[in-house]
Amino acid sequence: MEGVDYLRDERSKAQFDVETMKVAWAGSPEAFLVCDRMAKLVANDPVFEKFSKPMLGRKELFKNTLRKTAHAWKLVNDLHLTEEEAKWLRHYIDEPSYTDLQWEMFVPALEGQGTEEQKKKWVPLAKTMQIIGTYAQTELGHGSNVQGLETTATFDRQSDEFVIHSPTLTSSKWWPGGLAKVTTHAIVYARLIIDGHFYGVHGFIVQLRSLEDHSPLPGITLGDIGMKFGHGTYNTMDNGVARFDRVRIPRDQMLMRVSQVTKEGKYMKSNVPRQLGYATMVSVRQTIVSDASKALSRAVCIATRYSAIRRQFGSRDGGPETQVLDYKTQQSRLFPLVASAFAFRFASDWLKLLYTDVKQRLEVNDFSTLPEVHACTAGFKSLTTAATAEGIEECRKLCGGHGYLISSGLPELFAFYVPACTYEGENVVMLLQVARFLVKTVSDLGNKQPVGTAAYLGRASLLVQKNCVVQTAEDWLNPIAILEAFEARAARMAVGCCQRLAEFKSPEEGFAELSSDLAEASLAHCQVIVVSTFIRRLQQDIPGRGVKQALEVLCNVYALFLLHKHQGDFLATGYLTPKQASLANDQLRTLYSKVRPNAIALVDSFNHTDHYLSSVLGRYDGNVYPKLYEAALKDPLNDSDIADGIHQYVQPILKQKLHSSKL
Ligand SMILES: CCCCCCCCCCCCCCC/C=C/C(=O)SCCNC(=O)CCNC(=O)[C@H](O)C(C)(C)COP(=O)(O)OP(=O)(O)OC[C@H]1O[C@@H](n2cnc3c(N)ncnc32)[C@H](O)[C@@H]1OP(=O)(O)O
Ligand SMILES: Cc1cc2nc3c(=O)[nH]c(=O)nc-3n(C[C@H](O)[C@H](O)[C@H](O)COP(=O)(O)OP(=O)(O)OC[C@H]3O[C@@H](n4cnc5c(N)ncnc54)[C@H](O)[C@@H]3O)c2cc1C
Repeated sequence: MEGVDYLRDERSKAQFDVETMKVAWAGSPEAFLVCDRMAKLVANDPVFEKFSKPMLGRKELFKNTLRKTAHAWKLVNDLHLTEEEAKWLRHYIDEPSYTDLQWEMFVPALEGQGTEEQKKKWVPLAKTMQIIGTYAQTELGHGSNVQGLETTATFDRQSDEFVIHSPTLTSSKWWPGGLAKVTTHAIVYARLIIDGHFYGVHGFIVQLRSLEDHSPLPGITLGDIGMKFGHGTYNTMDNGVARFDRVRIPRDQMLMRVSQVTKEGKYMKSNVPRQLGYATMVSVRQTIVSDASKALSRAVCIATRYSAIRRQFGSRDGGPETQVLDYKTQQSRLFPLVASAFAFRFASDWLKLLYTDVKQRLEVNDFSTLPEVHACTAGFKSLTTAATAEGIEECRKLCGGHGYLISSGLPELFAFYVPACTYEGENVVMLLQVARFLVKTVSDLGNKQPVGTAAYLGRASLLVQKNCVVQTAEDWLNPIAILEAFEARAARMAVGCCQRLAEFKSPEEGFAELSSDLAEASLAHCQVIVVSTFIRRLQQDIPGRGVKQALEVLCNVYALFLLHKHQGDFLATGYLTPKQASLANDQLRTLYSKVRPNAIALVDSFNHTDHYLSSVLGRYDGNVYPKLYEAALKDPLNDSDIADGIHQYVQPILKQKLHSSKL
């Protein structure tokens, strides 16, 4: 049998309807149709070809992306694509480009932080790409600490302008995508100074380049910050440096939704919290969570298909060897990642609803849910990106040696994905934000009943006393038992941290000293939400033969895998006994056997095209070995039998050896 037959055989074993599962994965029939159409549009267009990317030099790589981005914009206009369709089009093109910043950060920053008048002026220009913008917050010396930014925006009452200035080397803007070569505008984050007084960090719309000839405007120095990790991935993007030498902008280019500066130089705070200035980051963190499920689904699709084709050991009589997918070790590394992709998918759908709700509330100045939404987006961003980055690397290892080839698609995917752990809020810094929320919630328990995702903490006094009632491995299939275990562990960790914080001289000192424990408690809290979201999703109507049952198995795999991975926490907090933890692991092994016949069908449900996967190992048809061979032959080193440099550098060594052996 060939790889093609192996996958056909696997597909025939599926116990659920794959087409309906595709819709469950996409979120709705409409969402499925949009994704499917955009994925095929990209896959069938030769302009979006990706296989030659690893061979291109930096300049060609960058220009190639500019070409693709221009073609994509033409498609958006010619085909009258909606914003949603255009977003998916960008997603399937699968190359970081300045348009990510334009649509994910520049436009949302204008919309979220501009006044009605500002929005009316700037948003249409941006949405029609008459101006191209980036989000210039991070500096050479400061990224995480936004309030520590050094760029200044000094109000000049006489000319009714702000003077944007980079006073030090470390104040150079450093990292913004598209800044080096493309963007005409940027939202520059700078400290506002009026009459020598500092008024905190605010966003300012600054024109960077001439709209006529694209050259940098006077007083602005722009450049690229250099090559990044992984050749063909993030180097398609011109992350840039910018320095400002007393650049003047009109006063009405300060984003003034949160606070205003009048003509007279009076600083006026609106009735909205200053954290609304961080709203763009909340919006992107929510998108990043949804992106995590896509990136992880891609990696597991490759590793699962290849694991069904790859055979090693187990044959003593010349018959076929064992499919590596049948090894329990392979299953215990791979199936939790398949389950995580689904868990993150449903968590991101829920987060989107939460985010839509807070956006509507903010419109009418209701800020009550902002702290919870900030904690959820920050925590989920950290949890999902860390697990996805680790998961992609695990998938590479699951593919053995071939996983290390660029043609496997996994090294490039990892290099592309891993900065998600850093950008939009470094992951540990984000967990510490969740910790602030948890500490406040627990400290306030006497006065205020927590709601929403923190509601379970309202039962903290019960959860710290109760013990797990599980007696058999079967009991671990009960969602109530699973959820209570996660809640009890998280509540005990949070309460434990708060009790120890009280022993310090000041809350700040305690928070700094206990920050590692607080970050762990935050992760435990986020896991409660992801697990409960998955469980709640299964309580909804899910049509299709066997679809719900297959998802139930994955939900249990996800929860029990986490329980096994973090069993130290579950045991140390005293909620579980070692026997109960061991029963959970027994159940997990049984669940892997239930996933096994559905494995290929589950990853088919992601509906990924071969173009999107860009992996010889993950091909839908399973024709791996002939195509691996073909891909290898395309390497430039195989252009000739005798490569450049052989005559010059190798032959003299060989000849010298002959000469000395004669002596
Ligand atoms: C579907 C297909 C998609 C296809 C396209 C692909 C798209 C892919 C996704 C898009 C990717 C785009 C490319 C990536 C480009 C990357 C861009 C960037 O990285 S931009 C820069 C991002 N920078 C950061 O994230 C900086 C992180 N730092 C911070 O956010 C803050 O400095 C801090 C939160 C760490 C600290 O804030 P600070 O005010 O200094 O201090 P406090 O900790 O004291 O906070 C005070 C108070 O405010 C609350 N808070 C903080 N942040 C928020 C917030 N965002 N919203 C609401 N509230 C917030 C905080 O909890 C405190 O509350 P308190 O009650 O006082 O405890
Ligand atoms: C590919 C990529 C694209 C980017 N695009 C943009 C962009 O378009 N626009 C933009 O403005 N920025 C952009 N950035 C910058 C990005 O937002 C920052 O790098 C990120 O916010 C992290 O900040 P930092 O680099 O200052 O890390 P640091 O904060 O210096 O982190 C270094 C270490 O210090 C630790 N640390 C920091 N603070 C604390 C604390 N309080 N407690 C405990 N530990 C702490 C961190 O956990 C980390 O381990 C991009 C970055 C990358 C990698």
